[in-house]
Amino acid sequence: MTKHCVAVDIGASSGRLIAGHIENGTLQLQEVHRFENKIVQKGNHFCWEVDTLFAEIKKGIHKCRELGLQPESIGIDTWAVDFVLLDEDGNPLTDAVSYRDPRTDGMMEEVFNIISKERLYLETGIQFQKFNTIYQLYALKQSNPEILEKAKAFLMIPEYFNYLLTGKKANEYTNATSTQLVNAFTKKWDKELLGQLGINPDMFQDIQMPKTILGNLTEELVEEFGFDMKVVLPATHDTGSAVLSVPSLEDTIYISSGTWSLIGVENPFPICVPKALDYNFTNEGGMDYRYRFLKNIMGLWMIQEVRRNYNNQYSFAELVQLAQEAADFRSIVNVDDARFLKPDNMIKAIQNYCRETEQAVPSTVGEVAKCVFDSLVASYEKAIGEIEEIFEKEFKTIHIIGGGCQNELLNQKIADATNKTVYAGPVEATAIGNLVAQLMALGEIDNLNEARELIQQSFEVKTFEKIEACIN
Ligand SMILES: Nc1ncnc2c1ncn2[C@@H]1O[C@H](COP(=O)(O)OP(=O)(O)O)[C@@H](O)[C@H]1O
Ligand SMILES: C[C@H](O)[C@H](O)[C@@H](O)C(=O)COP(=O)(O)O
Ligand SMILES: [Mg+2]
Repeated sequence: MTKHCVAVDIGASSGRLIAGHIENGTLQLQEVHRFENKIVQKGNHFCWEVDTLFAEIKKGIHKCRELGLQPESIGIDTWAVDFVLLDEDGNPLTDAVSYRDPRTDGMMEEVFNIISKERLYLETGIQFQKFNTIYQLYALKQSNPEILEKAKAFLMIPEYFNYLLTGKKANEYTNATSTQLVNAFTKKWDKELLGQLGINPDMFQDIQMPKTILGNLTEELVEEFGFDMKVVLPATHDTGSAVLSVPSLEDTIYISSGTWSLIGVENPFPICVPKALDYNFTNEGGMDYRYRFLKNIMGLWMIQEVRRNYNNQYSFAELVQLAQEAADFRSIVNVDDARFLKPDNMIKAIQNYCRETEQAVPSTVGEVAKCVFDSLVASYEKAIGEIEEIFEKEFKTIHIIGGGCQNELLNQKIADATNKTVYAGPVEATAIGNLVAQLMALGEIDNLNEARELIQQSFEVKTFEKIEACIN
């Protein structure tokens, strides 16, 4: 009897529970529950509503039963870097502050006074994003040292949900690497670095690998749900799960396209050469100690915020259509400019940037949307050039996975700009990667190569080639 699993994938803009099982040689998916996720202001900070998110996870588990599903296991993945600290009684000491909160402003520079940027990169191989966990903890140490002194457990967001499900505390490897506190070579918490920063190393748990079975549900939850499940650690960093779903990684560049665009390649070892540092690439940990050599690009966050600024009156598909109709608008912005990380109004931030750079200022919805999409393409093209320079090779194909792969205008623009074959899909790549990790843990799939073959057989991808400009 084939085993059913349920993946919980929570990205910065939405969460979903997707059940999966293998039937007739393919992975069959069933969406069980979908919900919104967003950052909210709590006191002086931008935070995630983790209690609401956990309630949505439980609602989804209840829906499994209503659908007649009794999953053997559940696995949770979310965005990276953010965390909750627990006291000695296992109670949260902090809100789940978001990586977009300004509390880390200036912290990176303060940390460089303790350990140089070069040395930090050589030891961790992680890109310099001002919101990395290392800078969040350093900020907390400056503002509320008493909280850090009381903290007995550091749990990243998926691990906090795992703790609520099982009562067990564990840090998982792929997400731990995003903190910039794991040594890229020992693959363990860098206790010397933590000591230098004055952060208590004892609150970190031993790092567990994806495919680990963490435990079972608490008795209270078995009673509530009416059934038990194993809680499995997938690659709990959502991008770590997404990359597992790239059907074929031979000579391809992937773009995990959601709130963020994560563009990179899979590599068997970390690359910490000076050029990788200069171009700010990261070496986040992957399943089976693979490396995700990639960089963050601001991503579809920008169109999400544009949509919100227009009071959500346009669907994403309508924004794409309107961008298509604004074909003659040409201005572009540097999407990785810090002003776009959390502006009060994204439209105004884009317009101001165009004004400051003496470009036409977008005024219509279509012009704003086109400016976002064209600007993302420009950033992807630059990153691809940097990857090919570092690897000293040309990559022939690009795999776009995640919700953003539904943006066919963007897919075509990427193919036109890079002259590479673009494969788009699967949309729910993260949940699929989460599910195959569980199926491997349960012995339904032997290894990652087999998992990727299963994914290739199970999901359609759309192909986009450069359209040669017609010469009249
Ligand atoms: N029908 C669509 N057409 C074009 N783009 C879409 C469509 N549906 C979703 N998207 C894009 O996908 C993005 C969400 O991707 P997703 O992977 O779900 O994000 P996350 O995991 O970060 O919450 C949206 O911001 C939007 O830009
Ligand atoms: C802040 C991190 O860089 C971010 O979590 C990124 O790594 C990521 O995985 C984002 O996933 P989304 O699904 O929210 O785009
Ligand atoms: Mg996502």
